Amino acid sequence: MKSRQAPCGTLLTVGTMWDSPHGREQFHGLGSMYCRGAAAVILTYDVTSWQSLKELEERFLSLTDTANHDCIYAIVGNKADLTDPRAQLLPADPAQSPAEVPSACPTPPASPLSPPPGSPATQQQVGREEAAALYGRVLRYKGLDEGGSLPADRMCFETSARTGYNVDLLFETLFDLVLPSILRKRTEHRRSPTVDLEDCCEPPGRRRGGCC
Ligand SMILES: Nc1nc2c(ncn2[C@@H]2O[C@H](COP(=O)(O)OP(=O)(O)OP(=O)(O)O)[C@@H](O)[C@H]2O)c(=O)[nH]1
Repeated sequence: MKSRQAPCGTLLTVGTMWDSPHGREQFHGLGSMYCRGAAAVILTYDVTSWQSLKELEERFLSLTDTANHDCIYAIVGNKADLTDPRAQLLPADPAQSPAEVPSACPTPPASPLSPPPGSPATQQQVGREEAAALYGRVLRYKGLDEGGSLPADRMCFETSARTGYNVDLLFETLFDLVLPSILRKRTEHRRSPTVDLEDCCEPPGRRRGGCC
């Protein structure tokens, strides 16, 4: 058994688990464990809920204390389809170019989504400026220099899990940003010597050396 090291990079979503108070408590204790060694943390709020942004900062930011010192942070406002017409369009199927679309079964034109049945009419409560301000506070909380960090306009996103709006952009951006550091750490890990714990933990009679 070789000594175990935390994975080089972990991409983690810290959500607000907003409408399930039981779930919130249940998962809260686990958060810092999942943040351990994280290379990137996605802090997610609901663009229609000011309270969700507030809770994100008050309840969830401290969970990132165990993240890597060079961890990057993205602030993500989800449910943008409820507030931004651009986020309401379902993406076209990239596998089918227009010429390949069978005429007998044309792709229906993308249409704005109606809110889910039973959901109240919503309006945007959290603007991009508030998200950018939170990003600045996250950097300060982490003791990071704002000038030397990735800028807010690059690290604040509005997404829709419902339509997929900006979801690829979010993950591709983070992947591009964390990949160099993951590769660097992997190289360092390969170069650094590992401790063979089996040697240390074998019963006394089977010990080969003076370890432990
Ligand atoms: N319109 C819309 N609804 C969404 C979106 N993402 C999640 N929802 C809805 O929000 C509700 C809660 O979603 P969950 O996946 O349980 O996420 P959660 O972290 O518990 O989210 P909240 O409780 O809303 O903070 C469900 O009814 C989802 O369908 C989105 O991007 N757009």
